[in-house]
Amino acid sequence: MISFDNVTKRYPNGYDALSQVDFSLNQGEMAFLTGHSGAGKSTLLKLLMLMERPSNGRVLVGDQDLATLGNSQIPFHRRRIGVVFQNHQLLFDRSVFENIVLPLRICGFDPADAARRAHAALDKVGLLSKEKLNPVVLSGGEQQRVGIARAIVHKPQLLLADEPTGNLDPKLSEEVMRLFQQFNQVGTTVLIASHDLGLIARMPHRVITLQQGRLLSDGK
Ligand SMILES: Nc1ncnc2c1ncn2[C@@H]1O[C@H](COP(=O)(O)OP(=O)(O)OP(=O)(O)O)[C@@H](O)[C@H]1O
Repeated sequence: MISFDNVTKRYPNGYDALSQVDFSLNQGEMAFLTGHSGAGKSTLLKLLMLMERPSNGRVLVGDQDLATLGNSQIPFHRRRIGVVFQNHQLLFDRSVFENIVLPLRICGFDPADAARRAHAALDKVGLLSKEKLNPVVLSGGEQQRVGIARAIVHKPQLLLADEPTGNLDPKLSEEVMRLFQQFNQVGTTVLIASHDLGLIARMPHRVITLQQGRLLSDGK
């Protein structure tokens, strides 16, 4: 599903955020990506989303070499991927429902179909009863669940998360992880960047560790 083949990412200032990274993730797998602050976790996720391009090596998503995709194809590529951020990036001038339905409308879904899918996504994260509220009144854990509903509403094959539990206490963090596991159990490939080593140790998943841009270890 994902393959990094000898990938180096050098930023324009000459800094190598990733050096010769090699790993692959099978379809339907769930893994954590960890490492110290600045190890290159976000950079690796940005390469998968085509927010950055590698300086060397190849990145494949679902057998497609991302180098073959031009900038005009980036929106189509991103429709295969769901992304969850630490700070939710929710729109606070719209309701919970509108936050979820908006990406579908932008993708051109029929309004009734978009509404049905948005309700199904909110139901999956247990927030259907809060659809009319403004996300600003929700707790941090609930806001993160809205972010997850928005990431999965278009049924992506690949779900990426960048420090999704960074602002949450241990109990809420485990709830969020359980949600990721549920999506993984129905076939979504999941990669979660996190430096919450305690939480990662309690989960039965593969752990890919970066250190100063290099792959330090890969296993459980
Ligand atoms: N656009 C950029 N230009 C130059 N250097 C960058 C750029 N983006 C990131 N870096 C550097 O690349 C390194 C890796 O950054 P990255 O954000 O990938 O790390 P990270 O593991 O996600 O860190 P954190 O856990 O703190 O978010 C850091 O030293 C960072 O300063």
